[in-house]
Amino acid sequence: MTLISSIALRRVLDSRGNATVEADVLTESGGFGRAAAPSGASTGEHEAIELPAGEAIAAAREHAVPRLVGEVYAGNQRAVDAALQAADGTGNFSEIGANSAVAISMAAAKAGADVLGAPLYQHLGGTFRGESFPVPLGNVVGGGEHAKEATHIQEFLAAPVGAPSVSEAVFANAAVHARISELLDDRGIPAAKGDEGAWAPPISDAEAFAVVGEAVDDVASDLGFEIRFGLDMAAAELYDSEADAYVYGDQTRSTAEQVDYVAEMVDEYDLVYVEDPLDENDYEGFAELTERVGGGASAPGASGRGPRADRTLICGDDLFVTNVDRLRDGIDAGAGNAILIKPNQIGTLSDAFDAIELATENGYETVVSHRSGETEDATIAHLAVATDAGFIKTGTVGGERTAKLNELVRIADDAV
Ligand SMILES: C=C(OP(=O)(O)O)C(=O)O
Ligand SMILES: [Mg+2]
Repeated sequence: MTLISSIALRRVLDSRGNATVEADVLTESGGFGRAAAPSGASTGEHEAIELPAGEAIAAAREHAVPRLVGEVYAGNQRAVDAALQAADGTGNFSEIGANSAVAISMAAAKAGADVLGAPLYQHLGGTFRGESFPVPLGNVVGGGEHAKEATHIQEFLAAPVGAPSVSEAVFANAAVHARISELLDDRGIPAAKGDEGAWAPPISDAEAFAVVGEAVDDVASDLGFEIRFGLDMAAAELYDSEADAYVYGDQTRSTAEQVDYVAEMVDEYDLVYVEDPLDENDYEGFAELTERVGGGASAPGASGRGPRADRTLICGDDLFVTNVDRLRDGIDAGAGNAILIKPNQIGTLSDAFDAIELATENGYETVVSHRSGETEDATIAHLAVATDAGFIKTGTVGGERTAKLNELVRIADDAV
């Protein structure tokens, strides 16, 4: 029933105005799925390879489409993704492009769900998936590679860990974003927005900590539930390998000083989450910081969403790049206690699932994530719900971000 009968690929716009790949997958029985690839700016050096959209489309038409059409069932995600891997043949999608691969992989999943008449999260997660919803991490202030002349730290992320529902959590993050605008206004600080819709004010990291901390406290007391915050430091972008130091404008920090700095910020601001606090190849630094503030991984299979009170999540994004081999190295080294999951970093949903499974088995929290360049595609909302991810990082405002957030609200409302 779900035999793939055609695949169409086209160039569409992403949120930065760049071209990206959109895929339509049609099945013999009329099932239809459409998905588009996102794109990073602060990409990890070990990610699967994104090709210029036109090249990726041409290569996928030549190598992947003939292996899928009339050959593979869209409902068999493992077979779809194995065909994509075989068509590429490089192990990192440098032949057909991870952008073509992930668009086809996600579109096939949607076509499979369409034939079944099931919501995508149920097709991916099965009928016995858990009942929980991810806590949305909302980027409210940022800089780094996502906005020039703003903070050195790439993302300050509101985390409404005490919200009674995913809907209230989504609205809490929007309220923190709005409160920050008022606080910046009071201080006479103008703020444009960065690539993900976070405020990008020309302030120091220290001032951003103070503003975000105040906004989070104000909104928490208005709404009556706990809201904390976290960071994506995207430290590979700060790290200068020649100097062996992290460069924050005029100030530099050695690795030891970077670990101290992050540990101090965790203590001072009770941070719930720190992503990429160290360079993307520094397993040892990650392990040292995890030992200091991470409180170890949870017991495998430990239940309970949201943070354990005695630990801060130390999350690998550029470190792990959604790759099971790199995650295995991290588990062996004790590096981090959480992994960011970005399907386009690895190229297929099956590979992303494998990373989630390995993480969960080893007590690592999973955080499903958007990219800074996005489209209206909402697949990651379904992926997060399907896999009982503890968190989802998908921005706060802006149409390509609210596409995912509103989909979470609809899933919770049984309206998909
Ligand atoms: C979402 C992120 O940014 P990008 O997509 O630019 O890698 C990130 O670093 O987590
Ligand atoms: Mg990151």
